[in-house]
Amino acid sequence: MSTSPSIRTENLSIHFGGHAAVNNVTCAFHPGELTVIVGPNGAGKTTWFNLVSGQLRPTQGRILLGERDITTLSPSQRARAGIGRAFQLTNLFPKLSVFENVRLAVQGKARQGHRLLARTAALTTLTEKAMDFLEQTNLAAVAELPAAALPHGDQRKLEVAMLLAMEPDIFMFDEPTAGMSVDEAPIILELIARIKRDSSRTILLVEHKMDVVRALADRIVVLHNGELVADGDPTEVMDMELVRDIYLGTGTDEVA
Ligand SMILES: Nc1ncnc2c1ncn2[C@@H]1O[C@H](COP(=O)(O)OP(=O)(O)OP(=O)(O)O)[C@@H](O)[C@H]1O
Repeated sequence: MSTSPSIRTENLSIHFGGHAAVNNVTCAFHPGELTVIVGPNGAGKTTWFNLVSGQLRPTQGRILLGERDITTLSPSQRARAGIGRAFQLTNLFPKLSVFENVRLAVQGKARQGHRLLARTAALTTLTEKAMDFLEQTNLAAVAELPAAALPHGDQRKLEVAMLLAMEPDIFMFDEPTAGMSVDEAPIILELIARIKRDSSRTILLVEHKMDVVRALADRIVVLHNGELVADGDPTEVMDMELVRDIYLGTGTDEVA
């Protein structure tokens, strides 16, 4: 890939007691690329995600956003720097309406951009933008309901709407369709596919479902026992003997 990496981890490790949950992981990701991180249960996928988005601090190694070392930044500083992670519902304000949740996310982004719009014009723009994200995620009909009143699948969609509103450079999704019905999952997958069409974004996705991996991955990174054991073209990686060995016995439908 000719562009310089948008985000990379260098020799990244974290130890819990004597156990290396992530062990010396070096990898770089580029704009316009969707990478799926796979690996069996306990491989270190979520821990690596937590290191990148700032919930955990590494025992060793660095994380670079472009050329900026963000290893010691807090999660909110990283979010402002352009790392957006869907957080399995912990980002939602349950008592606020669906619309208000998204408008807050839009507002946060606008404030960051130091917009010089007149106050009323700015408010109209924010409202229109928020409604647009709700329409994209099929949530316009429930815009006035409190977030807490939504079924689980709609709450996951709301989270994606808020993530879209934040317009990050790096999108991080941890099993975005988990707990969703077969009707709901395609909406999220289509949204992710749409983000992918924007060549300035980098998408990192932890996913177990093979159909999702096949549909979206430009590249697969395999973690096993905290180590990066394979990285490359999806078909080639899934064909590697080592990867097949890791997944032996896990069935054909799920990669982890
Ligand atoms: N806070 C913690 N304290 C101690 N051990 C931890 C902690 N967080 C994760 N681990 C351990 O680190 C290893 C990696 O866990 P992690 O949740 O990152 O795996 P994963 O690949 O995301 O698995 P899954 O697919 O089941 O979500 C596991 O052995 C786990 O028990």
